[in-house]
Parts: sequence; structure tokens; C-alpha cells
Amino acid sequence: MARPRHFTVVIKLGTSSIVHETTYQPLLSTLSAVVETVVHLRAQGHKVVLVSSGAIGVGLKRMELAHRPKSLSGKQALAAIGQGRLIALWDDLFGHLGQPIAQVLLTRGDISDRTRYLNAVNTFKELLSMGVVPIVNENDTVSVSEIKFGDNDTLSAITSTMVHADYLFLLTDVDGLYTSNPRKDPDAKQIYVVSSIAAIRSQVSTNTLGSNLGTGGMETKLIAAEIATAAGVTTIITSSNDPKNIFKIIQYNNALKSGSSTPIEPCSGQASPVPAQSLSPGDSDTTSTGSVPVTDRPTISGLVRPPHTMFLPSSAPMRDLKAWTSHTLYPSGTVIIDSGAHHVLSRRESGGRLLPAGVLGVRGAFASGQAVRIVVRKRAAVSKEEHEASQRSYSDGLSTTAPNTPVLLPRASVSSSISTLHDIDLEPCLPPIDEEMTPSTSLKVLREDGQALVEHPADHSVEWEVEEVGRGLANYNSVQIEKVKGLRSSYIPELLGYADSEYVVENITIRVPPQS
Ligand SMILES: N[C@@H](CCC(=O)OP(=O)(O)O)C(=O)O
Repeated sequence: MARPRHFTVVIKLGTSSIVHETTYQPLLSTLSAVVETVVHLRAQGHKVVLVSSGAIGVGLKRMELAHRPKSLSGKQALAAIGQGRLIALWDDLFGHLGQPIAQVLLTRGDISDRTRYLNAVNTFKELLSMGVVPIVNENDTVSVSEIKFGDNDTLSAITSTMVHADYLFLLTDVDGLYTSNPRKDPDAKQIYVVSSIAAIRSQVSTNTLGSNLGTGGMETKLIAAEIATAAGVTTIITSSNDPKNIFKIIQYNNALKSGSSTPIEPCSGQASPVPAQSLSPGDSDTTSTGSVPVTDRPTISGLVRPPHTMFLPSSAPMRDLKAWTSHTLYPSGTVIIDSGAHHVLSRRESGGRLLPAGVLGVRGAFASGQAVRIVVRKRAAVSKEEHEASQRSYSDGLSTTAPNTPVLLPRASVSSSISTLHDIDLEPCLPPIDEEMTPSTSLKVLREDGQALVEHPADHSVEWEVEEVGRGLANYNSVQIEKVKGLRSSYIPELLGYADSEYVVENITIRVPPQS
């Protein structure tokens, strides 16, 4: 018989699973069931991290306040009041079963520095090897604007990448992701398995789910699933009503993968509930969720499928540094690329490395080694020929101009409906337009021998779109990248006096692939 495998499991409990929505009384039966589940997982040799919201909710109860304060300082004060009591409650419950716990309070600022990040990773490693259950929350009393994780779904996803978790369980007040709000829509269908979060976004309505107290809801769960699955973590949304389902879900998943029974035993012999959208063995892979990808069965090897939605991990998980770069570092500036570079960077063979030929410009002052946003600038509607030529010129490493020759660009107005760019000054995202030039063509892509590859007729009404598509680590500072933008890498030593790398940005994770 195969030796039992030991997993690292991160379990996240939202505010709505910790305190009552209106009275703010702690939900003791849920908390106790979570404690029993965690202790049972520990007894089987698994490592467990708990991400617990609820500080503000517990603080509200302590101060007998009816509503969450509006001001940031009010919330921070309540979190300070509630966090101590919350961790005391957990310590008390775990203490009854002899399980030591540790409090870990994190902010994005704490881990945006590589050294502090590694310190946090090492602390987790040490705690887990000591058999302790770390209980993580955001350090609300010092978290403001950009250093805030914003919600504990994201925090739990980042935590799961830090501890290289096998599973992230997002326990909440619904038992999975539905095609619409199951509380309002009787036709809402649970989605069993998600292999593409991008595809699922267009098929489900997430905005109506969420409680009074939490900051999350389904949208933040999808973001969390995106972060965690990209790092290779199987992510599950299920109800906090029956935490023992965690065993059954792992067991069911193992059986799905191996077609045999699993090393994980349920901690009680209760029968699993039968899911509402039960399929009989032999049903086809499509369900009433339409084109939503559904690949599993409600029963396998005699195991009944517990209600949940499973997000499959990426088959090519990001290396740790990449995960760190894309999700934890606050970018210090922006590198603007063309759509050809965007396409190439989206392919695995690119190795996440950007040649200067694909750079249109930089914004902000950053040093080599700092995180940068990768922003693509594209015409609102680009013809197939233009798009192919742009890709060709980047792949060939051709210069868009000879050195020291200004890139000719059309006068343009900027339009962007992309909300992720809220913190970027859009106007400077366009490379400067040289007023001296009155070219008959507004954009030329030249070979070094001067032969024109592409000529775009001047079109003063062209609308440009800009969109943040990824993050990476700069190999050169902003002034240096500005100097070598659009050129072959062979110009780097000549223009900068040295060349550490032929790439200007590395460790790039493209989170938004090109449309076509
Ligand atoms: N850190 C905050 C929780 C943030 C929050 O609301 O998270 P969630 O309930 O998961 O949406 C607290 O402990 O109250």
C-alpha cells in the first residue's frame, strides 16, 4: 500500500464564519469544528496554517458597537481591540486539544522587501516543523492604503505560496462558486471544477455574494484562486458549516487523481451529503453549467462528492521568485511594451525575459532589481498585418530605429477603460511626441540597414489603449532602460558602458495574456 502523503494545507476562515453577522457573537460551534479538523489533520502528519479574519468583528462585540466604523482609524482601533481576544479564543480552543498555535500578523509592506519576505517564510517553516499551527491575519492596525492586502482571501493565497501549500481551503458562508447568487436564483448551479479562472469570470455573477462584515465576497476569492493556482496550489471554496468536509474533499480529490482510495481518513464516520447537482457515473463531462469546465463526477471509488468548487493548480507553477514578484512586491515604476513583446512574453519559451527591442518607454524612477509593472500599449484596433509585423520585429530583436534616432509616433489620445491602471498616470504612458517631426509616416519599424519593415500612415485620430499585463524585476534602472528602449541588446554595452544582461526586465509573470 502506498505510503500516506503529507500535505501542507492552508485554511482560510472569513469574518462571516467567525462571528455572527448581526450580533457579532463568536460562532463557537464552527470554530470548535475547525479546531477538531485541524488537530485531526495534524495527527495524520499534515501541516496546517489557519488564516483567520474576525478581529474587527470581535472588536465590535467587545465595544458593543452595532456597525463597522467608516474611518480607517476606527477599523484599525477595533482590529487592535479584537485581535487579542480572537487569538486568545483560538489559543483556548486549540489548547483543549493540546495543539500549540502562533500568531502571525502580516502586511504587504512586510513582505515587499525580499529580506523581510524570506524572514516570514523561514518563520513559517520553523513553526510548521515544530508542529505549531500558525494563525495568520492582516496586521490591520498598521495597514494603510497601498500596504493593505485588502482582504484575507488574498492574504491566504499569498500565505499559501509562502508555505508551498498543496491545498488552500477558502471556507465561507456558501458551499462553492455558483453561476449566479444561489440565495436569490433557484436556477443557480454550483461549478465543480475550474481550470480557467479567466473563462469563469465571464460566466458567473460574483458581485452579489458577500456578507456585511467581510471585505471579500466571491470576486476576491477568484483573485485568491488566481494567485494560489498560479503557484501550484489546489484551491477550494467550500462552506464553513461543516469543516470536516476538508477531509472528504481531499479524499475525493485523491481518488479522482489516482482512481484509488486515499491515505486521508475522515475524522468521523458520517456520510457525506449528496450534492444538489449530482451526476450519475457515466454522465458526460458537460453539465447544466454550460461551457463552464466540469471534469469530475459526484461519486468516485464509492466516495460521494462533498459540495465545493475546486480550482485546478497550474501545470507550470510559477517559481517562488516570480510569485513573490507578481503578488507581493509593490512596483516602483512602469515599463511600457508593445503588443509584439506582449505576445512573445506570454509564451513559455520567452522565460519571462524582456528584450529592449520590445520597450516603448518607462515611467517612474526605479533602480535595477526593483519590481516594475509591465504595461502594454496597443492601438484600440490593430490590423492582423500590423500585429504580425510587431511580433516579428520583437522576436528578431530588431531595432525599431537606429540608435539615437527618435521613434516616430502618431499624435495620440489615450483611452483606457482598464481599472487596474488606476494608480498609473495615463498621460505620461505615451512616449513623447517629437514636435519637430512632420513625418509622412507616423511610425516606422526599420531594419538596421534602413529598410522599412512597417509603415503606419499618420492618423491623428488613433486611440491607444494601455493595460497592465504583468510584473517583473528590472535588470537596469529607469534611466538606462529609457536609453536602450527599442534597440537591439547589442547596443547596451555601447550606450550604458556595461551589460549585465541582454534583457532589461526578468522574472516577468504575464497575468493578462494577449487577446489574439
Ligand atoms: N483583517 C480583518 C478582516 C478582513 C476581512 O474582512 O476579511 P474577510 O472577512 O475574509 O473578507 C479582520 O480581522 O477583521
